[in-house]
Amino acid sequence: MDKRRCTFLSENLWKKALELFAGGVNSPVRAAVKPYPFYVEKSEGAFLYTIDGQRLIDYVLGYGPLILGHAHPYVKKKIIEQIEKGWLYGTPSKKEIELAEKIRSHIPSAEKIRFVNSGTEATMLAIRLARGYTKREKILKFDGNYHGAHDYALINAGSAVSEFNVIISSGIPTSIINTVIVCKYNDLDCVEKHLRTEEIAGVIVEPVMGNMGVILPEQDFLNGLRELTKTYNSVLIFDEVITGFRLGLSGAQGYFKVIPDLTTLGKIIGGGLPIGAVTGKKEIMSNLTPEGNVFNAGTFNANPLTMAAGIATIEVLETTNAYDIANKASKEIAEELDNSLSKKNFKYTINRIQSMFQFFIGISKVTNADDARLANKHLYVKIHEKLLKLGVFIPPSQFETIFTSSSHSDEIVNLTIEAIHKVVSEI
Ligand SMILES: Cc1ncc(COP(=O)(O)O)c(C=O)c1O
Ligand SMILES: N[C@H](C=O)CCC(=O)O
Repeated sequence: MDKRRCTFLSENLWKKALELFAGGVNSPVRAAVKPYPFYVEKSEGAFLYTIDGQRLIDYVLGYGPLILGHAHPYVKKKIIEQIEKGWLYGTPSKKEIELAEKIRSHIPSAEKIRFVNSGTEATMLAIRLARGYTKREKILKFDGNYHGAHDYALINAGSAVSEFNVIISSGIPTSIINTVIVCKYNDLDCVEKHLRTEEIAGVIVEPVMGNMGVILPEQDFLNGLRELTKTYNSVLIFDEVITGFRLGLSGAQGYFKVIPDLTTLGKIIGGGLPIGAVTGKKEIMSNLTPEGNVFNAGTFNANPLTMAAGIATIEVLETTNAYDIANKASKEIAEELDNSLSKKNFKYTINRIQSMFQFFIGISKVTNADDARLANKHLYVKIHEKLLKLGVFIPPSQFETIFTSSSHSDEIVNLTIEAIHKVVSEI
């Protein structure tokens, strides 16, 4: 390898990154890849190509948005077409109407929509809306649920918060921390107790937990949240940043047939470009500025480039068997992983729904964040590292989700299964 090319190897870039960025990265989970993160040269379909010359089968998929895989040709075409027409107008475009109509046609709770630029912004706004609408201050959330990186729900969160053990981030005012009540996932008694005794503006929940590994809701838990929030006039917010358009076109609310008051979306609806959205009942959404006085604004809100990528992605999901392929890949890989792990003499469990799953070693049932914390994180990381060496990239953290896409063909799935059998037999 020539000397010039050598300077661009991941190891060298990482040295520069450590000087430029806190912890070397711009989002903490990326630093969980050891000894240093690989740097990507390009991506296509199910593959990432690193600057070190390795081809990786990707099961992280940008942490969820890429349900069609990388650089899907139709989405790419639509992005390029939009680039030719400009990418920021500072005034409305037809594209925002088209994407909003698509979302409204599929997501049962969607009556009105506000586009923002990340899932973080979306949940922050949904919480503000719940507070503005009810004139109450407290929010109830669940241990291990992650709703983004703002102050209002960054307490007992999952994802990198758990990975790096920052259960309460410093910098959040105590007065804000005191507005957040935390219950265990799947624990309705806790929710009932707090709703009955306190004035709670809203209950925010990941209808499937995707930030503590994958943890499934009991149907009665979601039904109960709906009934209790109605009884106590509290706003039910489904954070569908991961599950929206992943569990199917109608998201988790369609899958479980429980309709919240507000829904936050992100990831897939932007086709891989930055996005967030709050949607829900007209009566609540109409409190947003300029119609009401719950403030939100954004230079990049509903920018036409993201709108174009989102519309194209949903069009593909509507008109092809993309979900079938992604779900089949996840089912087959999870089943083979189960086969492999069953030959070992330790406890384990695999939680899966549609195109998302995660495995936990050392525990036979995971129904809340406490269970997930008991899993053998070190063994998980070991498996991640060994798979990476064989060209398969699963999340570097136990507290993330393994995602599949419509680019994960039978051939790619078989390569993955081979690698899994090899790795599990060695541990
Ligand atoms: C359920 C959930 N809500 C909110 C967020 C925040 O989204 P973003 O990273 O786009 O700010 C994420 C992921 O990061 C998420 O998984
Ligand atoms: N779990 C997070 C979002 O879903 C992962 C994304 C990140 O923190 O960079």
